[in-house]
Amino acid sequence: MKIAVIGGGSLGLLFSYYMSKKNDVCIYTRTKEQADLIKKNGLHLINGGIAQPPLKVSAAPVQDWKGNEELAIVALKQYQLPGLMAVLKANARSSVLFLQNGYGHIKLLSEISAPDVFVGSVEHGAVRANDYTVHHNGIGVTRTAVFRGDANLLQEISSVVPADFPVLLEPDYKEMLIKKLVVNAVINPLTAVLKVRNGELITNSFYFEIFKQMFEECALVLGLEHHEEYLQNLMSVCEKTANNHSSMYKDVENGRQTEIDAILGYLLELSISKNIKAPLIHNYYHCIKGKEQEREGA
Ligand SMILES: NC(=O)C1=CN([C@@H]2O[C@H](COP(=O)(O)OP(=O)(O)OC[C@H]3O[C@@H](n4cnc5c(N)ncnc54)[C@H](OP(=O)(O)O)[C@@H]3O)[C@@H](O)[C@H]2O)C=CC1
Ligand SMILES: CC(C)(CO)C(=O)C(=O)O
Repeated sequence: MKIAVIGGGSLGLLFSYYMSKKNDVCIYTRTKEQADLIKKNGLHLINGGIAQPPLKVSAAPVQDWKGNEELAIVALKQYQLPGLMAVLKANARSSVLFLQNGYGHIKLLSEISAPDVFVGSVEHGAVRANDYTVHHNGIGVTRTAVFRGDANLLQEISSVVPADFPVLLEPDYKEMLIKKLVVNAVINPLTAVLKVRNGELITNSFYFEIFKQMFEECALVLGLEHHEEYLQNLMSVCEKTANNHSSMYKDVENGRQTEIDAILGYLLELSISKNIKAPLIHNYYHCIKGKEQEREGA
């Protein structure tokens, strides 16, 4: 299958590496310099500390993307999507898969005229080391679901990915994204503000009190029906990633913009529209926005 991967960051390089084992992949990068480096050096992947054989892939600056591939995988941060919308509106003719965390990007998807629009929830951990090298740290799966259109291509994709990089088809995109949203809404801001690893949110009995209350607020605002299932999933992710620093912790530590607007920002807006009091969501949202402002002022 011909696949375009838009964005040469951590997930963009990870997906390009695995997808190109069985497909014809072109990575579309923000800068021409990165595309040239990928073409010159090939794509490198380090899995669990072990360097894998580099692969040759096509690469080009995003301005060259004409939407000719059967599938375009969009691997930008949620807050970077508005900057890509003009290109997507003009060129997305076939199928587009969005991999962003959070729920803030959903309102942008109906602006795209592509017949098939899919969303994904990625359970891998990836960190870009340089313009053409990515570390695959956490091995997981990619869940996908239809936002608009039909599931035929997603079914085909699940059969053209290597066995060690599974892509699963989920029946309900909202449920899939909300499950991940709950995880990111509780773990990410708490770890970033308290400056702890994910696991400490449940092993420290004082932090665990905030953790439970934050979950309750999210569940109330989202109107979740099967509370217990979502809490189990949250606890299980926290345990499995106990030694990790969350992406928001790392973004704050490194003075980068965070994805708080797509995560707690979305829940805060929802709480206001439903007239539900959500003090923890409100306060943690503003703590992280404050951290972002410190960075801007520096
Ligand atoms: N990394 C991970 O392990 C996981 C990430 N996710 C989610 O996946 C999404 C992507 O994350 P991640 O890959 O880590 O983010 P990165 O910041 O590593 O990558 C984003 C990439 O998008 C590029 N970009 C920005 N604007 C444009 C544009 N207009 N055209 C083309 N490229 C552009 C950036 O280019 P440049 O570098 O040149 O600025 C960068 O390479 C996020 O929503 C994240 O939450 C979900 C699960 C796991
Ligand atoms: C699952 C979790 C919380 C792992 O750290 C994550 O997705 C993140 O850090 O963004």
